[in-house]
Amino acid sequence: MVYDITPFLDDHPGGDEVLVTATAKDATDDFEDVGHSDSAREMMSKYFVGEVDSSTLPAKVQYKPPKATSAAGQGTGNLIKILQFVIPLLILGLAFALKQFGKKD
Ligand code: HEM
Repeated sequence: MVYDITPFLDDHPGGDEVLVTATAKDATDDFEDVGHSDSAREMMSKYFVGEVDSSTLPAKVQYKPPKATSAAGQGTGNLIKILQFVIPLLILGLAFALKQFGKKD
């Protein structure tokens, strides 16, 4: 559905900024997430312009998370994970050793 909310911008109790960020897209989720009251839903009919012909909409682009480009890249990732765990332990061990063996008799 399409709503022309231009005349409503200054009067929207939630402010104009949220409306502007929800323009030129399907704002159903944004609208529902706020938990608008029944009176807000009734108000919407004033701004209703028409239905969108969904067959004319561009296909949704699915987000694909980037993959490690090669096995070598994955190996580096694993090494970093291991180092993140091992280095603090080494520092802790070193500090402990210095404390123990650095003591004067
Ligand atoms: C034509 C469409 C819309 C109408 C008629 C409308 C109407 C209202 C009304 C009457 C309220 C006062 C609270 C209530 O009665 O629920 C409100 C609050 C609010 N609206 Fe909308 N709204 C519309 C679209 C949107 C959209 C698309 C968003 C988000 C992008 C939004 C975000 C908010 C927020 C954040 C509040 C404040 C909620 C609060 O402080 O509790 N509204 N709106």
